[in-house]
Amino acid sequence: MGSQDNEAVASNSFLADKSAKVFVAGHRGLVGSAIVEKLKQHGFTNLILRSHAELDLTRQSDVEAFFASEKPEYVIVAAAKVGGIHANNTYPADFIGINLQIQTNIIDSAYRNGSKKLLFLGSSCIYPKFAPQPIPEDALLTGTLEPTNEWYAIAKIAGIKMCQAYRIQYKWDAISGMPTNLYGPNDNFHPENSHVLPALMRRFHEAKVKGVKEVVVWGTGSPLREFLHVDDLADAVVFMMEKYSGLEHLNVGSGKEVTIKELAELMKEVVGFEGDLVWDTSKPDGTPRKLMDSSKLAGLGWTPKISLKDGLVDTYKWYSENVNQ
Ligand SMILES: NC(=O)C1=CN([C@@H]2O[C@H](COP(=O)(O)OP(=O)(O)OC[C@H]3O[C@@H](n4cnc5c(N)ncnc54)[C@H](OP(=O)(O)O)[C@@H]3O)[C@@H](O)[C@H]2O)C=CC1
Ligand SMILES: C[C@H]1O[C@H](OP(=O)(O)OP(=O)(O)OC[C@H]2O[C@@H](n3cnc4c(=O)[nH]c(N)nc43)[C@H](O)[C@@H]2O)[C@@H](O)[C@@H](O)C1=O
Repeated sequence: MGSQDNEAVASNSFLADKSAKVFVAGHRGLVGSAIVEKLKQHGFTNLILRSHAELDLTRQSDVEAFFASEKPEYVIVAAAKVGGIHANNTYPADFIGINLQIQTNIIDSAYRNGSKKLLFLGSSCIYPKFAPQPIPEDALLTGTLEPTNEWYAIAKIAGIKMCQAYRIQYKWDAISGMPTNLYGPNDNFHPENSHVLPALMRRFHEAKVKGVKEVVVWGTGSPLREFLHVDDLADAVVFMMEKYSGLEHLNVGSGKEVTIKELAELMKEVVGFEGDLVWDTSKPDGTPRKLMDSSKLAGLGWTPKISLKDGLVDTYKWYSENVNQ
């Protein structure tokens, strides 16, 4: 990739102008809401935010009109069709189609309307199912994807490639970050369509409240996952906006992995559920392991701060106060 890298792409200091117009797409979601909070903490005063009802990002002409009128200087793409293993496996057309539409509309409109920099967020599922561990950035497109989320992964890979193509052809500062599995306040706690961590938090909480003795957990419990608190991710996003301008996407992980069984035991403890776990092995395990190698980002000077235990306690407090009181 080195020969195509484009030193000619101009990179601005993001943090130098706190009055710059910043569009955070998907600001009501897990990631977008944490990014908005982080930008406010940094003193940004001119955030451009649109709910899904106000602006459907799959509608090309609406997105073009929005960019033509607002002309945001910086764009962070945290809007996407997102879900856990069951949702990805059940709604493949939505996961490929909606994501391709949202990201293509935003990236193209941001470039055409003079945005200075755009950050696109992908996911660790872009890597091959049996990638080397920890997974370096250059494992991309070296093997077959995990079937339960290949539709979503293909859309995310297209987003990375679109940012690269616009850098190469237009000398435009589009970058990509690949977060590992995230969690935190404002997560999706849907019983079937969410990711494992919010799903288990809800199931254990409801079992505790109702005095149920057993809780079902999907799969064998053996898959390994790397979890990162969304506040750490938001911090990394601001860091990348300020410090990174390159062709290659950057992994953003915690560097720590747990089995799903270990996660379930920890969740049980944090929630205070005292019953038993029952494993439903008819449900898919998905990728056996996906620990990312985040040493490139660490080399630039960013490391995570929130441990899984502290993050779970924080998230359960938020859940108890905001979702299920
Ligand atoms: N959660 C995770 O574990 C991980 C997430 N990521 C990435 O982070 C990004 C954000 O994910 P996350 O915050 O978890 O997802 P959420 O589902 O919590 O948030 C996504 C946001 O996008 C909005 N959105 C979806 N479709 C549209 C649309 N057509 N028009 C306008 N807005 C829309 C949603 O609004 P509404 O709900 O109203 O539709 C929601 O506010 C994604 O790119 C995802 O790939 C990466 C790795 C892991
Ligand atoms: C972020 C990432 O998220 C997804 O990939 P995933 O990591 O496989 O996601 P998951 O959180 O849904 O599952 C993790 C593991 O946990 C097990 N598991 C147990 N019990 C429940 C449960 O109750 N719900 C869920 N969802 N999983 C459960 C489950 O069987 C699996 O072994 C992708 O779709 C992909 O698109 C992506 O990017």
